[in-house]
Formats: sequence, C-alpha cells, structure tokens
Amino acid sequence: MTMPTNTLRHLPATHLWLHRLNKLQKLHSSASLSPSPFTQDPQQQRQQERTQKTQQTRLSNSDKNIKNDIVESIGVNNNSNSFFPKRGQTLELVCESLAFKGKGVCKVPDTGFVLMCDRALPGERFIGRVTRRKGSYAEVTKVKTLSPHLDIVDAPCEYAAYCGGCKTQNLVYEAQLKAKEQQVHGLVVNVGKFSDKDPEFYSIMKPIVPCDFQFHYRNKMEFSFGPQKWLPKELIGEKQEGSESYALGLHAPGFFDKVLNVDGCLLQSEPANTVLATVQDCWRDSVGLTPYNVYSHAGFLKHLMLRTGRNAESGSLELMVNFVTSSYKPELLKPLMEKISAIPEVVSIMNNVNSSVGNTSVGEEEYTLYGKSTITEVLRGLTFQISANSFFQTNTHQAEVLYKLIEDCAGLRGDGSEIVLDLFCGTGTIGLTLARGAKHVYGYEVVPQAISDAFRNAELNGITNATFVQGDLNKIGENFGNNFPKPDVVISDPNRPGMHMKLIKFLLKLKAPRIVYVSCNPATCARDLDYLCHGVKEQNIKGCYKLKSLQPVDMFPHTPHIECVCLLELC
Ligand SMILES: C[S@@+](CC[C@H](N)C(=O)[O-])C[C@H]1O[C@@H](n2cnc3c(N)ncnc32)[C@H](O)[C@@H]1O
Repeated sequence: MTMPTNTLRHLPATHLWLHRLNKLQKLHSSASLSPSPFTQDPQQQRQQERTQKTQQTRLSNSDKNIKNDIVESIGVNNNSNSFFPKRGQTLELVCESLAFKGKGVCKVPDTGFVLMCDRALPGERFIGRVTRRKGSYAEVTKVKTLSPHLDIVDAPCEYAAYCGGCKTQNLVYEAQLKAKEQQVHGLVVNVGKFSDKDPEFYSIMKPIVPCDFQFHYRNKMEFSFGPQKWLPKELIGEKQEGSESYALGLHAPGFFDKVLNVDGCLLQSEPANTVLATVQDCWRDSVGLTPYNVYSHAGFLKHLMLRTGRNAESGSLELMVNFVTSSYKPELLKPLMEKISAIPEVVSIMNNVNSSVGNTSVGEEEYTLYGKSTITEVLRGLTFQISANSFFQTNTHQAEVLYKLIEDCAGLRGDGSEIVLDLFCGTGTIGLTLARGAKHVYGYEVVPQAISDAFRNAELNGITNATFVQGDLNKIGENFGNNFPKPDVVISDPNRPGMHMKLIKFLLKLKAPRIVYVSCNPATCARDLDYLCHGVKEQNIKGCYKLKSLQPVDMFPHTPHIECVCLLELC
C-alpha cells in the first residue's frame, strides 16, 4: 500500500481564483466552509431542485426500499416522532462513518435520528444546516468545522474541495479503507441480515484489498465542455467574459449543467493530463470551436474523452482521444488534432457525433480522425481491443487483483470440464479470463456493442469455447436456461441496481454449485445475498446458498465506490 512519490505532486495552481481560494481556505483553517461551495442564483436553485425531483421520481420502489435499508444499516430505525428536523435548522454534529455516495453519517444526540452530510469525515465535529428531509433521514450542509477528523491530510489536488469526482482526498488513505470496510460491514449485517455475533462472520468477511496506486489509476476520463466556468461562491466576483469563460472540465457535484474548469486530474495518466493541458491551451482560440449549451442546444464541442491503454507488445502506454461533437465538422478540429497527434503516446483520435439534445457521449456516428480506431489493454495475460465506447474496467491495475480474486472464488479445476455462466458479461473480460480452464463459457449482456466486442476479444485471444448472447437479464422468461447446460459456476456482475427478482428466482431454481457475485454497490449486494441465502419471505421463496466469503476491494481511492467479490456455495 505505497503511494509513488510522484503521485503526490501538486498540480500548479494555475488560476488566480484557485490561488485566492487556497489562501482563503488556509486563513479559515478548514473551519469555515460555506453551506454550498458553489454559488447559485434562485433560478439555478429551482432548476437543481426540479432535476433532483425528477431523478427522485425515477427511483424505482426497490431503490427506495434499499435506501431505507441503508439508513437502517447505519444501525438506527428512525422513528419520525423522535425528531422532526426543520429545514434551515442548525445543529452541532459529529460524523460517525461514511455511507452511500461517501456522505458522512451523523446522529442527533438522544434520539439517534440520522442526518447525512456531504464531505463530512468520520470524527469531524461541525455545525450543519438541515437542507431537506428525505424519508427516514435528513440531509445537512456543513456550515463550519469545529474540530476536523484526526486523519485529515492536505488534498493533493487543487480542485478536490469542489470537483464531483473525489470526495475523500483529504482523508488519509488507511482511514478511507477503514470507512469503506465499516460501510460494507454495516450493510452485510443490517441489509444482508448476517449476524456479526456468528463465530464464522469474521472469517467470511475479509479485510478490504487496498489499491497500490492511489493516483493516476483511471484509464478513462470524460471531460465536458460548457459555455461558462463554474466558480466557487467565494470567487464569483472574478467571473470571466467571452470565450475566456468557456469551460472544459468535470461536473460540479450533482449538476449536469455546471462545469468546473480543470487543467489536470490526478486520477488519470500523465500522458492523458498532457493531452488535456494541450486542449485547454488552444481550444478557446480556434475558430468555430464553441462549447455545447445543454439548454439552448447550440454549440459544437460536447465532451473530451481520454482513454489510456497499453501496447500489447511493447507494454508502453497508448492513448485514445475522443471528441464528442454535435455535428461532423472535422475541419474545425484540425488545429487541435495537429497539436494532439504530436504527443508521442497518442495513437488514436476519434470523433463521435451525437446530434441528439441529450448529453451522452456515445455518437450515432463514429469517425477515425487520426491513427487507429481502437487501443489495446492487457488483463490477466489476455489482450483486449477497446473502442471509444467499449466498457472496460477503469482501473486496469486493480482489475488484475479483482479478476484474480474472481478466478480464485470460481475455483475451476482447470481440466476443461466445467461450464461457466457469466451474467452481465460486458465485453466478456471475466468469462474470457476463465475460459482457459473451462469447458465452455456462456455470457449474457444487454448492450449489443459489448457483445460484438466480446466475440472480437475471444477471436483476438484464440478462445473458441465462449458464447455471448445479447439479452436483458431483467426480462428473462421461463425459457431462460434452456439454451445452455447447467453451469458449475455462475459469475454475476450486475451494475448498481443489483439483480432483478426474476434473476434471483432463476438462480435459486438453477442451483448451480457456486455463485461468484461481483458487485459495485454493497447495498444491493447485501440485499441480493440475503435473498440467495435466506430467501424472500414475502414471496415464500427459500434461500439455498451459504455465504463463504465476502471480499471488499478498493478499486477507486478517494471516491465512495466499493467493489465486493462474494463466494456463495449451494447448501
Ligand atoms: C459492472 S458491468 C460488468 C461488466 C463485466 N462483467 C466486466 O467486468 O467488464 C455490468 C454490465 O451489465 C450490463 N447490464 C446492465 N443491465 C443489464 C441487464 N438488465 N441485462 C443484461 N446486462 C445488463 C451492463 O451493460 C454492463 O456491461
């Protein structure tokens, strides 16, 4: 768990406003943070509330239930009679732990009512203002730190306090790991209903696997263009005009329309930072390169996506630069391309054209402007070709660790006699790494492009015993399972909502000897483990699996994300 010294290098505070901000923060010695780091005019505030309302109504019932379960996982059953937080009320609070989205958990003394606070760290004492009540808990905004957490460190990134990416850069890494481990423990006990009084519990729950590299670990970053730089409240007076106010950077936390201009990101590779700095240097001076406006839908540049891979033969880094634009006008990108293609690691410049009013980065059309259309990456000895929109694990180094754990849990005999079912297979990476020791791998995935990538990856690596099928695992019918033999091992790697009840029922009926459940959301993971092991009482369904091990893995230091690899064996 060492941090390479070069990763601690501070980005130079290139902007006057950042210099001033750093100074201001030092003066206030982290004791005086404004309720919101970003200014909001009333119209913006209303827009934010409307967006959040829409997002809330989109939450499915199961999402709502799991949120309540998560609050329970903090160890409190909030009784609404015990405490009615009023909007605007200020309270002195102590942050106890971190919960979903990295929010700090605090409890009202005496009643134990749960309050969640963004960017509050475990052990920190602060004054919080109640912003809204959300079902069984309320949200507070930090007004002033009274005493900081003991494990506080200087965040190496100058944008850390404002950017939506990193939430805990100012917490020493060991404390980040401890907080993540505690979060998983709470969820497994309270949502998963596994007792930590059981003598076996601590041999099942493994300590979290740290990430060797806490910076420069991301192989893919997406930056957005915007017509206005989003400034912290303290520095709003320094607003710039004209093209100088155009932004290229990361979204302010929770805002799809506000872009914090950044010159570099400590989570991506050094060559990717060189590309970003090169684009920042010249895009505002180039004629016709206007940023896309998410309200008026005018403008050309939508996103800049940077992917870092490795040349399979030489092992050297190679970079793909992908411009997402609202129309196809390659002549406008020419001046940028000339500068970027001179960077030795850049082997591919792509243009995804997305003319829809939505702000997604996948284009209806894709053009290769320079070099090749894919880059390669090596994982567990296999070579993968990655196109601009392919899904690939975003931390390659830690994916090696994760996939080794998955292989160990799968426990294939290696004699080529066993069948593997790889659910939510993406581009087939897990299944393909297991195919060497299996008789046949069957992968299921909803995205058609990922399925064609999986077939191409199989071919590239000379793997002939893998079949990939496109289909929605939330909509499986009675016939699902008729097209493949009974598996010896099921790998299930769903995205954040976890597994649909239809799939849980299918697995309980299928009764494969082993299930390796890989999860990027410990809350839905704990819920699904409960269903598979203890059953679903309301539906009179019995569980038939025993949890043998649960291994949290830190794939994304400084962010709230936690990955878990769980091994279940048929009782
Ligand atoms: C966490 S990723 C795992 C990808 C892959 N196992 C890997 O390690 O690279 C989850 C995958 O599930 C797919 N997915 C999401 N919902 C799905 C559904 N309802 N049916 C099938 N696949 C789905 C996503 O497209 C994504 O590729």
